[in-house]
Amino acid sequence: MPESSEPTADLPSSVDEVYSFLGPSGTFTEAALRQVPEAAGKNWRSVNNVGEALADVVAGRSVAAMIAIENSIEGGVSVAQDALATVPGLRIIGEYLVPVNFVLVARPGTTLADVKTVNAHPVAYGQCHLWLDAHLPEHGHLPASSNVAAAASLFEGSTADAAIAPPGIVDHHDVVVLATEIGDNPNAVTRFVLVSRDRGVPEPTGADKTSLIAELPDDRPGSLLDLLEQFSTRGVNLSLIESRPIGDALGRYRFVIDADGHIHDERVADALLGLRRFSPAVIFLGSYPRADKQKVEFDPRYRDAVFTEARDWLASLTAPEGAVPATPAAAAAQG
Ligand SMILES: O=C(O)C(=O)C[C@]1(C(=O)O)C=C[C@@H](O)C=C1
Repeated sequence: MPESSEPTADLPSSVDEVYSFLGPSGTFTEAALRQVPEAAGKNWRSVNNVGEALADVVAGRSVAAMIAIENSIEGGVSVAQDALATVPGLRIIGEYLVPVNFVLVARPGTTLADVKTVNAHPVAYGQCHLWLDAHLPEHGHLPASSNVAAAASLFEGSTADAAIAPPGIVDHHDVVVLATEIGDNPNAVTRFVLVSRDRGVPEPTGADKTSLIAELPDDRPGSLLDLLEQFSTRGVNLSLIESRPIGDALGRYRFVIDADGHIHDERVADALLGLRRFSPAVIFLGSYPRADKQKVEFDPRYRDAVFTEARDWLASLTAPEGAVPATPAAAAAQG
């Protein structure tokens, strides 16, 4: 954490000064927040779960919250996806990647043979199955609110014998490290998003992403294909599409979508219009720069000018005779 940033329970006078994150200090979520230049030197509010972080934003206790949204092994963080689908008024304003790997820690004096129960955040636990199955095949799992909280609880009366934690945990707690690199994949990455109530979108950079949640109109063959066509017919690539249960009945799903491009790109805006006409519920979660800064590639047939010329052409078809054509396409249409 930057020297000037302090996790705090006391609210300072200006909400613009407060950023909420899953704590306590030392979590990967805190490492993600450290990548936000605007958060440096501000007050960082350590919270216990994603719901609390987003409630801070909604209630105006903080200007933004950092939440984990996807892990390269575990997939989408369902609690975060569901919260974004149901809490109104939230916007994603930034994306951040953090490489994650884990150690198994315990109270001093503990050996691997003593470990019967492992305390771990569910998403971290899900990334360590191979090691746990091989080395602690009979262990039980005690869920924790975060990886650092899992380690801290060992000294707060937890019934667990060990905890899965980030390697940096040794700087925060007097633990012994029983095993290192226990994650299923040494290249695992967690994707985080910064969420605010700000309705303005960050300016397009050419390397942007647009996040959406949409429901299908009815349960009939081809409905999902219709949804996908809204994007494919405008040359918009999807980097993520995941289904989550709506929760009101078996078999009812909403789709969490990340599309390449920005709402200010004509092809993305047009896809959104198509989606809106087709879907009974569309949530626009924001357009923001991609963490990997990879420029969005698309077929030139879908560049902005093609859409604006088509619109001008349409307008020109019924424009009064002698009206000045707005574009070459409109002029051509007038003959
Ligand atoms: O930020 C942390 O350290 C956490 O404990 C949370 C969290 C998550 O919510 O996904 C973050 C990254 C890891 O992939 C596992 C757990």
